[in-house]
Amino acid sequence: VSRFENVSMAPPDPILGVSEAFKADTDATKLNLGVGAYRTEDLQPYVLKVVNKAEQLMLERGENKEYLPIEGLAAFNKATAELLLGADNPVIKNGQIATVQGLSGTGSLRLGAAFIARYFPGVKVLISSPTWGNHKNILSDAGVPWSEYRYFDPQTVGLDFKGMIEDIKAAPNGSVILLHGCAHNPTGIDPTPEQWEAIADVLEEKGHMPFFDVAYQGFASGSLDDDASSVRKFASRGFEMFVAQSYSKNLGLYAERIGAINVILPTADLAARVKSQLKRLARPMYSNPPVHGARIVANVVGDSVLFDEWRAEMQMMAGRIKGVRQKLYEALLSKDKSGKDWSFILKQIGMFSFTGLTKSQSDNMTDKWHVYMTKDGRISLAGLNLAKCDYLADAIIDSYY
Ligand SMILES: Cc1ncc(COP(=O)(O)O)c(CN[C@@](C)(CC(=O)O)C(=O)O)c1O
Repeated sequence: VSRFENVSMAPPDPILGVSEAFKADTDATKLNLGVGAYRTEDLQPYVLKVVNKAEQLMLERGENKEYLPIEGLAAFNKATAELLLGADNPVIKNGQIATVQGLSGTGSLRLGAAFIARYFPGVKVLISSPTWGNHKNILSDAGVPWSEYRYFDPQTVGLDFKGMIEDIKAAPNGSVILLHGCAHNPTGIDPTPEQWEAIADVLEEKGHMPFFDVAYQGFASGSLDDDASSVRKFASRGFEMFVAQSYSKNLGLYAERIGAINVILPTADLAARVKSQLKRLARPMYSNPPVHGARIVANVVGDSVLFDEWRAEMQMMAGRIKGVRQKLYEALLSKDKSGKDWSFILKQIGMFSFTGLTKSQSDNMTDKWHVYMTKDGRISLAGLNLAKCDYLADAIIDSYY
């Protein structure tokens, strides 16, 4: 008998498994609102024009395939930290940030979690309820204990701010609090600036450490600076904090696996020591990161013309999603005579809408309407176009009642 006999079949991933099911569906009306991947109005994947231009530049330049340093491409690390905090930020000028290129947001979160497991053993990480499905497994597999803080209020279809604060206050002093920098996944609900101040107050009072997950900078509002305002606020208050970044969505580099883990410290000496230990964790994990995506980001940010074009394309992508939010809202309002308040569709930010559909209702969306979504009721508006809003509204209303 095989020695692998006890290996069972793993369940499909709650998010990426939806795409597999979608691909297997042969019905022409099928709609993939599962994975958060941007699609154009004709529902095709989108390679940003600036990415093509940067790659053209790189091809003409002719570049080698030498190993990157463990910490990644220096030009990328500089660019990514400056994008996050602003180039003139004192944290940058004083060298108080340890930046290591990571395997996109997931790999960066994992490296940060591995650091926490090694240097803060037993410290608990608190994650929002609900949160991005992969957060739990990243932390568990890194050996980091986690628990949840209340976040979504089904009654108001909004933020349970009171519950969030209570749970963060109740956590042992010095816990790590995982926060979504902007465009909360899956709810699309972000704290207001005033609420971010209050959250910072509680973390300060409790000696908690922020760990920001910044997967949508520039993609949520269309502005890189606006979407980084929560992180910059905490940095300006002097927190020692982790920040994971991803260029999957805002630069469309999903499969290039380009991101970074940043740790902000009070001194350059501490940043150097932390960076050296992040490298020590990365080397046995994957040795050094892939170069292509890092060069694209460095070339786009390093060229003022490309950088401006990138900003315009982010505004275009964010604008298209806002357009389908509006159209879907209007379609729901015109079809649903129950008087239900659908305005949450407009209030939510970024790629997703948390519809409140239950698992069985989302099954109906798929089985009867061939609309693919995650079972927690999340739909990715990035996979929707104006032409399909009426159809989606019919499916939602049919499934809701
Ligand atoms: C909050 C959050 N953090 C990190 C990541 C990691 O992305 P990366 O590793 O590609 O950089 C995602 C992607 N979440 C997607 C968009 C895709 C996924 O599940 O992997 C989602 O559909 O939720 C995310 O939503």
